Amino acid sequence: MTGVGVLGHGALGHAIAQALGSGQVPGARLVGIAGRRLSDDLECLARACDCAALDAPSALPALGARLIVEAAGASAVREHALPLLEAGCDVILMSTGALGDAALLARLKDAATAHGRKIYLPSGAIAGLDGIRAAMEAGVETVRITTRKHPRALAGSPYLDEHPLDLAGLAEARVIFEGSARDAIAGFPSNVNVSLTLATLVGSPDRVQVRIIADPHAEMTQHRIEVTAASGTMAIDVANQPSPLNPRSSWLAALSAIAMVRQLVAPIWIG
Ligand SMILES: NC(=O)C1=CN([C@@H]2O[C@H](COP(=O)(O)OP(=O)(O)OC[C@H]3O[C@@H](n4cnc5c(N)ncnc54)[C@H](OP(=O)(O)O)[C@@H]3O)[C@@H](O)[C@H]2O)C=CC1
Ligand SMILES: O=C([O-])CC(=O)C(=O)O
Repeated sequence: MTGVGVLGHGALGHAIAQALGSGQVPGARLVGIAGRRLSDDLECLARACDCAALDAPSALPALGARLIVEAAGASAVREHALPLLEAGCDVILMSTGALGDAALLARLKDAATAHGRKIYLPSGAIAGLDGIRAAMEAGVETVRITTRKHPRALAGSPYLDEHPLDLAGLAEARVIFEGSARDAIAGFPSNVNVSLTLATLVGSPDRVQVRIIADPHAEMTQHRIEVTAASGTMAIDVANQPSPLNPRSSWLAALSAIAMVRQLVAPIWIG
């Protein structure tokens, strides 16, 4: 039985903790959920999941966690991923935007190597990373992701402070950003982690081009990934139900973390 801890109890953390706490993944045992502070919401979730509620993840290893699922934000990755690796835990990271910081990524990889641990990046709200990984063996030339979300999922993004736009008044779909994954994650830190997952796979946030479309008619969040490679081309389209708790995040992202835990504890690896 692998002890698992969850960091974050928002939209993704809730769904991941509930799945693990209810025994949906045989072989994985949820030992605790950590937030920034204890709250009624966190304690209620932990009670429902029959595990500990914590105000920091540092106590998770002592509770028996060997695998931590981070679903808390880039600041949590910066603060907690390194000490958790050093404490002997493998980490699944959802807030992959943090990895746009090359120095942080290098420190995390060094710590994982030194302590014999692994850092896992789930496919999150997209698909097709297996195919892109295979294509990279012969060389990937271009990677582009187009993300289409309802304006309510994009409101409040830092990019809009400097490029004001009446999102609520949009009548038609509009391209609101085009640029590198590096610039995209700085401007939309809660919306395009997927572009940094792609960038981490292909080696640099400057190698992934991002286009963001605000679409008042979009009921689903859509991501289209286009790749040109020596081996051929790929076009991957995903249309996701937004999480009922947070319209910025796709439900599929939480499911990808649960599926990754299942894959890690299973005796067979597919894909
Ligand atoms: N890789 C992917 O494909 C995807 C990644 N994401 C990313 O996953 C993460 C989780 O998403 P989601 O659940 O929707 O976000 P939410 O905003 O719904 O929840 C975030 C949770 O993390 C907690 N938190 C924030 N900072 C810290 C910290 N430093 N230490 C501990 N807990 C912290 C928050 O607590 P509090 O209530 O105290 O603020 C809250 O409980 C986000 O970074 C999001 O951008 C989302 C979708 C797809
Ligand atoms: O959930 C999504 O569709 C994508 C997302 O928010 C992210 O990558 O940060």
